Amino acid sequence: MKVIVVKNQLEGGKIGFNLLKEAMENGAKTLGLATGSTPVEFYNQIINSDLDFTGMTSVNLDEYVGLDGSNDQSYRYFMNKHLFEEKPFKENFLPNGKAADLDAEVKHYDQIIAEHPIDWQILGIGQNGHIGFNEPGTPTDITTHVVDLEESTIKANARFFTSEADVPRQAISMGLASIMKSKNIVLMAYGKEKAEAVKGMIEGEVTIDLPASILQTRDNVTVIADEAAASLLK
Ligand SMILES: N[C@@H]1[C@@H](O)[C@H](O)[C@@H](COP(=O)(O)O)O[C@@H]1O
Repeated sequence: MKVIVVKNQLEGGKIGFNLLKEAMENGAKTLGLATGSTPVEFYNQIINSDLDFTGMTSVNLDEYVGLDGSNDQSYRYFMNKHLFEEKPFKENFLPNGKAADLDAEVKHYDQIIAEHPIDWQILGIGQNGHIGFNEPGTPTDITTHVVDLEESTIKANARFFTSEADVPRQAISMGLASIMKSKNIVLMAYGKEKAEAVKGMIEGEVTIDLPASILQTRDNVTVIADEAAASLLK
């Protein structure tokens, strides 16, 4: 794992953008995208660039069950607002959180991922070490699945909702096996709340108790962390 320590999210966003640009110059066509506060500056860098994305495909990590794209807390809404409305892609895929048949949606999303192998994946990390919504204990060979969110994740994400009770209890998430297939992975982490998870991911044992630690087992992973998130590293 390559670790780049940055001063703040703006610097991290710029470095992430340069890595993406290089990947696109080398032929990357399909991006794996993430939501949350972490990639917002990175998306701003894309929006403010003159890079052309009209030939690009995106496949997002996850979506809350029960929210449709018009709900301002859905990840579809987030992506539209922070990226897609400003920077048109050829096509953008997210799981459908309102699907009547979730099992069918899971299969459908796996099909989408199979048809659009991810060249370059951006990730954030949860305070408990989750990536996408692959919570601690998730098997590493899992593909798309419906997740019961952990209490700590519901609490951490409650800041985006009017109240904790409004946070959906389930999500559809791309699985660890699919994330690991991406040719390149860039994981960003900002703030002291992420410091324990970042330390475990980089210096701890590889364990399903901290899903991001699986990234130690492969090449082409870059971690961009600010000083606070990197503060517990040796
Ligand atoms: N499913 C998302 C993750 O993809 C994201 O990485 C994480 C961290 O969010 P934030 O970047 O807001 O700290 O939260 C959510 O649970």
